[in-house]
Amino acid sequence: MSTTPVIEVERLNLTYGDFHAVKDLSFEVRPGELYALLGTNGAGKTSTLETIEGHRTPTSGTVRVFGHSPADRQAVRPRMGIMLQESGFSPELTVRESVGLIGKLTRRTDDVDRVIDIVDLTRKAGTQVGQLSGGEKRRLDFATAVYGTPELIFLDEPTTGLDIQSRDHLWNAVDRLRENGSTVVLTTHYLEEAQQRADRIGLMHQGVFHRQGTVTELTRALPAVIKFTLTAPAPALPLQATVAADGSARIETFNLQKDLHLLLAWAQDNALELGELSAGPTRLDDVFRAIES
Ligand SMILES: Nc1ncnc2c1ncn2[C@@H]1O[C@H](COP(=O)(O)OP(=O)(O)OP(=O)(O)O)[C@@H](O)[C@H]1O
Repeated sequence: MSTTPVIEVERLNLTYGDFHAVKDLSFEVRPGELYALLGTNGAGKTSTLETIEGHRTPTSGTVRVFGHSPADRQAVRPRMGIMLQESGFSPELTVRESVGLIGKLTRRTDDVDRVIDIVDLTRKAGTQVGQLSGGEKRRLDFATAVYGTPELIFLDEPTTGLDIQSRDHLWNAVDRLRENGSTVVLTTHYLEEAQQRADRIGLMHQGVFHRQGTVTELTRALPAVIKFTLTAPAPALPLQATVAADGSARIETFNLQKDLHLLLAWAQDNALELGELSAGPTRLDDVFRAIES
């Protein structure tokens, strides 16, 4: 597989009048990876993605997609599938007609019924878009990413409004696309999805990367947390902990396994029960919360 980046962004700047929305942003997306561009509200994710997709011109800096400028639409457009937050299909068209239209617009070839089946709308193929539910419309939006199995796929908040079955279904379809070699760029506010699925994450805040790396790289800078409640008077804890008046205790650690073992051995030796015990690695949520603190 080629190692030439699918997307290269170098010192990208975007301004809206006096407002500097994206500041000297540089990153690349490698072939076959799932890259999640995450961030706080107004961080500049959509502005960045719109530039990569060719809808916006950089104020300065360069963006290359498959080695081309995104402005070179003929070279780039047929190779990328873009699932926007809302695709704006005409409400009068049926699902089948709308999916057919994707083929005409992208100039990719595919079997319309195959695509309708992948997005799980076979029973609604003859239904007008205006009569679809919110979740069904979202699944139709996903057809733009699936049609013709494009090499590069943008998923902008793909699972917003989807029930759990539809989410699982969508992610299974994304897995199939990746097995076929597609590269995926994801934005989402569901951090769990990014944590489970992204190979790498770019975490934006106020126009710049707050952090970039794998989930492990992002989370290892923060401690894991052990929580429990002391239900009876206890001797001194074997670890540094914050204990509230109601007996709820919190231990932060960079060595979860060792410290958890120490704590459980202490509880056992003192015949203590640790109520509501939970222990877990640092989650992406914690990295997010740490941005503004
Ligand atoms: N057309 C525009 N004119 C002026 N300011 C804009 C325009 N588009 C975006 N902005 C501003 O640029 C900043 C970045 O916006 P952008 O939509 O890229 O952020 P985002 O990271 O996608 O945010 P969110 O998670 O809230 O969707 C915001 O402060 C926004 O108000």
